Amino acid sequence: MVKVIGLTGGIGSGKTTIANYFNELGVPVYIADDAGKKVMQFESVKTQIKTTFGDALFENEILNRAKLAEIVFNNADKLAELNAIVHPAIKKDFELWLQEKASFQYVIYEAAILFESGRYKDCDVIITVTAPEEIRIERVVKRDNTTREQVLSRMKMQWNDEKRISLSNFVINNSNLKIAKEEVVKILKILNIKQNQS
Ligand SMILES: CC(C)(COP(=O)(O)OP(=O)(O)OC[C@H]1O[C@@H](n2cnc3c(N)ncnc32)[C@H](O)[C@@H]1O)[C@@H](O)C(=O)NCCC(=O)NCCS
Ligand SMILES: Nc1ncnc2c1ncn2[C@@H]1O[C@H](COP(=O)(O)OP(=O)(O)OP(=O)(O)O)[C@@H](O)[C@H]1O
Repeated sequence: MVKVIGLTGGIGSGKTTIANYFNELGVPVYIADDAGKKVMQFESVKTQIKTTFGDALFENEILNRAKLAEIVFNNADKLAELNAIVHPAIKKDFELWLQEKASFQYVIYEAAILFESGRYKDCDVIITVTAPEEIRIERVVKRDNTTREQVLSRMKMQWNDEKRISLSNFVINNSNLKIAKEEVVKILKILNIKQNQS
């Protein structure tokens, strides 16, 4: 049966960058952030968001993600309510995706909140991507054209590296991308994953 590698790390650590490299080497990758964006367009999910957070978050049926972020990343209870709506839909979407990958040895499930959501329990192997906090903040401020305060408010809702590492099989230090990519190749060797497997 296909095995699931959970790939996690705090905001801005470089999870998606590392996941994309696994993909280049032939391991199928599922990005939970992207799935979140997809399922939030489903009518059933939109309806629940409207019921919980109000119609005003939608303009012409389009969700104002920045407004919702402002609410949930400053209030842990509200974030838990949003997670309770969106996470079951992501789980279903992932299970459907996984069915199509039955011929592979391994797939990657990439999620910032793999531990916080409990989804790590469904993984066979767990990898945490790390980078110093200040570098992560700088990267996200640059990538999203956001503020340090906004990044910090998301970080506060996530586990710290010490906790993540304690439950991980592998840690990839992504301070330097070239070295991090070498770690990816080493992990593939250890897990006996053929590059461009199928
Ligand atoms: C609040 C929302 C609309 C903000 O959207 P936005 O486009 O600004 O951010 P995006 O979804 O691209 O996430 C960017 C980063 O924020 C952090 N983040 C997102 N959701 C969460 C969360 N529930 N808990 C902690 N951190 C989170 C992660 O580091 C993530 O990589 C969105 O993040 C959301 O719907 N979150 C709840 C669903 C979820 O958990 N998605 C992520 C699955 S890993
Ligand atoms: N080793 C690196 N050196 C320099 N920049 C990097 C490195 N790794 C990633 N980046 C850049 O940092 C930013 C954050 O990386 P990425 O989007 O992969 O992080 P993430 O952990 O997936 O973030 P999020 O939790 O917000 O989804 C991106 O703009 C990416 O191009």
